[in-house]
Amino acid sequence: AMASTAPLSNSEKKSMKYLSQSEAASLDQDLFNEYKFSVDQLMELAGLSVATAVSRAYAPSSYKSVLVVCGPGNNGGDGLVAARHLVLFGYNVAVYYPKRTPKPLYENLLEQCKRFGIQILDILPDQTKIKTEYQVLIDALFGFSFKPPVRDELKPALDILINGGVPVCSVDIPSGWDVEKGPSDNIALKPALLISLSAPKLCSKPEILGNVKHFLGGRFLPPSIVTKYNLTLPNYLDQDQVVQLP
Ligand SMILES: NC(=O)C1=CN([C@@H]2O[C@H](COP(=O)(O)OP(=O)(O)OC[C@H]3O[C@@H](n4cnc5c(N)ncnc54)[C@H](O)[C@@H]3O)[C@@H](O)[C@H]2O)[C@H](O)CC1
Ligand SMILES: [K+]
Repeated sequence: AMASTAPLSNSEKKSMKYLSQSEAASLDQDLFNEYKFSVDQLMELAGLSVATAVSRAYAPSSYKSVLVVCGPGNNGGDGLVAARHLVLFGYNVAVYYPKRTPKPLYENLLEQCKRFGIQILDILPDQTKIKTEYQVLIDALFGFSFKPPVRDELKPALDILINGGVPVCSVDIPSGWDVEKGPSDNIALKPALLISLSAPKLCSKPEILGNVKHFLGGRFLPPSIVTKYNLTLPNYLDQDQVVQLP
């Protein structure tokens, strides 16, 4: 127990393994194809981790209203799951989900959100409305499958994350960033917090991420996957779903 609570030393920090885009995709496929997980299972744990990290950093007593911006893929699905858990954690939650993939997985998650009283926004609020109505934004637009540049259809959603003037918590990858190289220009998204899922990707190396609060979540990797991908993950404390990285 002592070892698991100790902070990482500098040498441990240096040797932390960061996944490339293709390794992240391959690890994901292994979990589904070889280890027989369903997407729903992992998405539930991923979304729970996201809600946990957000509430650790931005307690609902001071950050009452949250807007979750969801994209068309599994990153957006993580956002829908997180939205539901955030209601249980005491937040007022709204979801903006402009591009919906017609699959039962996402349709069911959206229905669950509605049944939890989450407001589903049809129109993207402008910057003034964002600042007056929300204290935290969750960026669940794009994850590790994103290839820049962002297509026009989701540009307004990304722009509001960039210009909202409210702290942004990014799920797995700060949206718009290259998964390996990070931000490509100086108008890129600068999140306040990043929750890496299962293992951090190359764009979350400290030299790229800078002073962004960084959590790891998605505590579901089988030990043999950790070995296969040479992962050097920090230890989760007790039953925690997230661990803060130095
Ligand atoms: N193994 C894990 O840790 C798990 C992580 N999860 C989450 O899943 C995402 C990855 O999900 P995936 O469906 O592969 O892709 P994305 O959500 O990243 O995005 C795909 C989506 O976005 C569109 N798109 C891609 N590039 C662009 C672009 N330039 N402009 C506009 N749109 C773009 C694309 O067409 C797709 O529709 C991972 O990051 C985690 O968050 C799982 O939940 C559980 C396992
Ligand atoms: K994201």
